[in-house]
Amino acid sequence: MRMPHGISCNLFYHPCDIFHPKAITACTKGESRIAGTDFSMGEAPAFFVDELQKDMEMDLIQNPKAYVIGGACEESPLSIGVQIFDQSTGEWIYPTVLGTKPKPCKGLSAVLFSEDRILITKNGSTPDDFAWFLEVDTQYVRQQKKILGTEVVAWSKGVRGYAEKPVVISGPSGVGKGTLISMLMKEYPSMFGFSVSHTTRAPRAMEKDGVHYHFIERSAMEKEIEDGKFLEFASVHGNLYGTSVEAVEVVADDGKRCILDIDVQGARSVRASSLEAIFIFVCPPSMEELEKRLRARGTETEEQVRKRLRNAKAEIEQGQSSGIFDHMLYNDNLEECYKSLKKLLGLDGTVTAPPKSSPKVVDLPMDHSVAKIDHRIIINSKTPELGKPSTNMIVLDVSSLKGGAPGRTRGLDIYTMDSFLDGLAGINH
Ligand SMILES: Nc1ncnc2c1ncn2[C@@H]1O[C@H](COP(=O)(O)OP(=O)(O)OP(=O)(O)O)[C@@H](O)[C@H]1O
Ligand SMILES: Nc1nc2c(ncn2[C@@H]2O[C@H](COP(=O)(O)O)[C@@H](O)[C@H]2O)c(=O)[nH]1
Repeated sequence: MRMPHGISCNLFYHPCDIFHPKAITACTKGESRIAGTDFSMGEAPAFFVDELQKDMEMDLIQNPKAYVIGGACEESPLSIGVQIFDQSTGEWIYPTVLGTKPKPCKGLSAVLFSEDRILITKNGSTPDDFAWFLEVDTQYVRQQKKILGTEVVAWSKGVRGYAEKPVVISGPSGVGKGTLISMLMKEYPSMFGFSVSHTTRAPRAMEKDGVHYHFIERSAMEKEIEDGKFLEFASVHGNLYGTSVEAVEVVADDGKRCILDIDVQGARSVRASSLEAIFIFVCPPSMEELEKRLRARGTETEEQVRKRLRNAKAEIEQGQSSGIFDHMLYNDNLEECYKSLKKLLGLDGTVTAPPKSSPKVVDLPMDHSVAKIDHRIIINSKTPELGKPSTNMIVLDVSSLKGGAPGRTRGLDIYTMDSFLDGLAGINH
């Protein structure tokens, strides 16, 4: 197997080189063993060190694709690279890598998490940056392969916290979507985050770039769409609007529930994507009232108001009949409508569980083991102090995982355990 030209990393992750980002290889099938470590529990991890070349070759024969993860990405040197070796053709493939990429770190481990994704854990990182998923055959990846016509992989960071689905809010222009969203964000600033869309329309007087929208030239936005950076986009009232994958990820990284204010076409695209969300359509009490609100807002020219009103009729029809939306809200009385919105988002006094203790930085010794037991991934230090149990057992609870690329994989729980007995007690709970 020859390394492709320009790859600045080794094929294998060598424990002695833990302070240098090295590559590891993960195949999408097969069983493997890391030196001195028994992986016979649970699903076989795809994790190789330099002594395991034989195992790796066997895996390559079973499955023609080997994922080489590590070193610096050629296009963006500040992120971890991914290459694919196709054993059937003997060629290296440079996949289109979607999603925000993880930054290089002191060392990586990889576990074949499921048939369609590889779990990467980053040593020497904070718990918020510790677990990443490289999706290799998820619905989103397959969709993007078709659209882009290339080999595709997608990164999705595992984020901790209670995994609430993003909320998509649609409705005709002037119905009050923005007003309702502002009320929600004001009352629950730590719970919700707004997905800042891109648009080619000109900013209004009070609008700030990066806050209300990312204002962008059409040609630049078209290029970014071509590069697969958008979760959805649509031509609305004569301008291009779109939600970038990053806009949704930024909110998830903040541990918040994402709110998207997008038109019906955009909602349809999101519905067809793998982003699981709640879809809400806001209706006006009448066309007359909608017109009154649009004019009173005073942000559009007469021509634009007319265009938006014309489009509103079709949007309301689609909103009510397309089957895209889970909930309908009638925004007649604003306070009443807001109350209904809060009710359907479950904001009626539900208390979330306090977080378990978690490590500040995840620093694992060279000799550690990784095992998957039920819905937990146990990373166990093999070098405890003499006569004492291991105090460096990190547990990734993956029982509540939701989402994935495009966007983050939500609902991950990371905590430490003081001893193996504690670990078993936790697992049996
Ligand atoms: N229930 C309501 N009764 C009266 N006025 C309202 C009500 N809800 C919102 N408004 C007003 O209607 C105008 C339009 O609201 P808003 O800007 O929130 O609409 P929007 O749906 O976000 O529009 P767009 O899609 O164009 O961004 C605003 O001036 C707002 O104050
Ligand atoms: N499909 C998308 N539609 C979007 C997005 N961001 C906003 N919108 C919708 O555009 C209209 C007009 O908005 P305005 O700010 O010019 O009044 C409104 O219906 C929004 O919901 C997006 O990212 N994608």
